[in-house]
Amino acid sequence: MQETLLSRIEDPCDLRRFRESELTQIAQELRDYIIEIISQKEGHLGASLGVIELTIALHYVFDTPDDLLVWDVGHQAYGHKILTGRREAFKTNRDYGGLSGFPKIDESNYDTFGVGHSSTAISAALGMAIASKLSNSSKKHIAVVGDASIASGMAFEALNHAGVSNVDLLVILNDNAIGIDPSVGALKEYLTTTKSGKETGQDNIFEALKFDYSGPIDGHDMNGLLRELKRQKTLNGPRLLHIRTVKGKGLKQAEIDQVRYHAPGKFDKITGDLTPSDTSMLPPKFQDVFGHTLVELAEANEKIIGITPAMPTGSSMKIMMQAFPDRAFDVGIAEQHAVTLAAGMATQGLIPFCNVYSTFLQRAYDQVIHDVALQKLPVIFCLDRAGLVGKDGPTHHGVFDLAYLNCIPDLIIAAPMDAMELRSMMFTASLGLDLPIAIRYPRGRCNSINWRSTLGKISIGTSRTLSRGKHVAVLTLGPIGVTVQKLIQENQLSVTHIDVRFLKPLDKNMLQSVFESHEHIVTIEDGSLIGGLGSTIKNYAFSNPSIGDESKKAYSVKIHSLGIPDTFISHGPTEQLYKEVSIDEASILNLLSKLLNQ
Ligand SMILES: Cc1ncc(C[n+]2csc(CCOP(=O)(O)OP(=O)(O)O)c2C)c(N)n1
Ligand SMILES: CC(=O)[C@@H](O)[C@H](O)COP(=O)(O)O
Ligand SMILES: [Mg+2]
Repeated sequence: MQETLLSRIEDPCDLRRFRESELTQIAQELRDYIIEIISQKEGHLGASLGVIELTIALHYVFDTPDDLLVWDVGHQAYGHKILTGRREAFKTNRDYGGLSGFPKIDESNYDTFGVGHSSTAISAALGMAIASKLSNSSKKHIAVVGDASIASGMAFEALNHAGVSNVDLLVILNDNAIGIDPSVGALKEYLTTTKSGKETGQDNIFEALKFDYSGPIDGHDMNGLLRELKRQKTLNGPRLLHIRTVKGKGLKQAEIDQVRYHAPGKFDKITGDLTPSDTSMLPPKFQDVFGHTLVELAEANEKIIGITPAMPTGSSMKIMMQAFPDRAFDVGIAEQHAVTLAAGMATQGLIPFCNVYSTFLQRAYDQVIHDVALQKLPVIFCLDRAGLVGKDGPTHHGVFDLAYLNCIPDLIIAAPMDAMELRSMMFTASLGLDLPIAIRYPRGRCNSINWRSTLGKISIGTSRTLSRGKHVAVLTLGPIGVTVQKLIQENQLSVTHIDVRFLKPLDKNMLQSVFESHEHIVTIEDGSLIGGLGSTIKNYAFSNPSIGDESKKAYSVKIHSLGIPDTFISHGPTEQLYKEVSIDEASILNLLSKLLNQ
């Protein structure tokens, strides 16, 4: 087989030894390599294919890793990883123990900043640029940020600061007019026509923010990019280079169906066709149960509204957006705004279902407290991707929500065990509550094919007892309860099993009776042990030392808590991660069998 140019590149120094005229061939080979690996292994695709020329040109022109390059989100950084010493290792992308799917500060010197959540790159690069200035260093600092990510509040905060900072900062706006779903909002329209003030005589928005604006230029024209980056390298101060690219460039289907090919799953590396899979007999994804149920509820109640910050496809809010275009809003990557927007709607009697991935709600924590809970506004948060999400890893695991929400007064926290319970919780919330509620559910499929149950009301703060035994009681929160049910049935375990359903308010009647009649309580959750179900139950035992008669003390009951320990969990298949934190079937069975035999 003919040796590729790419195979001679171990790091950017090797790249810089090639002639400029050879870089287009390297771009082709880099695309082919990414397509070959991702077609088998899955992962993000379109974003990396769109910045191949930019990635090569950046490493060719700038002196990375001395010059500091920060990728926003990082889902477009596969080319960067391959050119910076990780070509072979890229075959392990997103595997357990393999490369991370995002730049990661301890993975390589070239990964100057860990990313995964969007719109952080300008702040981080500005911080680095200020540090360089203070130490009289002549490093260059470059942030590459997409058109959807630059519309986020955090990116604007950084631009506002950087514009008056007088440091060496080049922001490259990679404008492909799409996020995961098509970009939204006024800025998107603006970017399609924006020109430099040198042409129009009027500042454009970036110039108004005191950036030296250049562009827009074609981000696939290697020679043009090289020329412009070399020029940028000679400049100083805050600059913004606007480039236009095509997401999915180089793979026809990925260019045509950019939403699907953002992260397409397996596909044919030659034709680009998606690998067919028959999902008709599989249970639905939780996100689709959410989407269809929301439409069902919205048909019956015109006050119901849907809100998503930039995840209409991932959350299945698009089902509501198609059914009720006037009552469903994609607000872009703007989690803080999404939450306060919902709060505003709630003040006017609307019933907003604000769907945010658990991990991304971290960004809107203050809004949940200050704008929603403090005012007891009945916003309904649906937190998708709660728990361990798998291959996206620690930036995306939704394991902190139970803990970070648990300490907020006047907020109901619910976790359905299955699709029917999710529907019932959504239905209950839609009937009108006095308080806000967060309903959290995981990535992936639920386990019931027949999920379109009639909608039933659940009494807030009540649990469900699913089986009764002596000595050992298992309290589960969320779909992990299905695993416990299966273990109980398959192994005929004589244990009490409670589907807790609400972390807040707790079902105190249930707890009292469980503490009175068992010697061991096992709590299982797919969230952080600190602050979640386990610590809440321990806290309950401490706060209620005497339950029932004198002979029975709550603290004499042994509490065993399974969940996410006090450490960041890496990326990998969820089954592997469940094993790592001992909430897989074998570990749970092991513990229950041990306790039953005591
Ligand atoms: C805070 C946050 N919200 C949502 C996401 C999910 N997300 C990942 S990539 C992406 C779209 C990014 O679009 P853009 O910046 O235009 O980059 P492109 O994919 O077009 O390269 C979104 C919404 C995220 N990573 N972080
Ligand atoms: C990079 C990013 O944040 C998203 O693309 C994320 O990976 C989507 O996750 P899901 O695949 O769970 O929708
Ligand atoms: Mg984009």
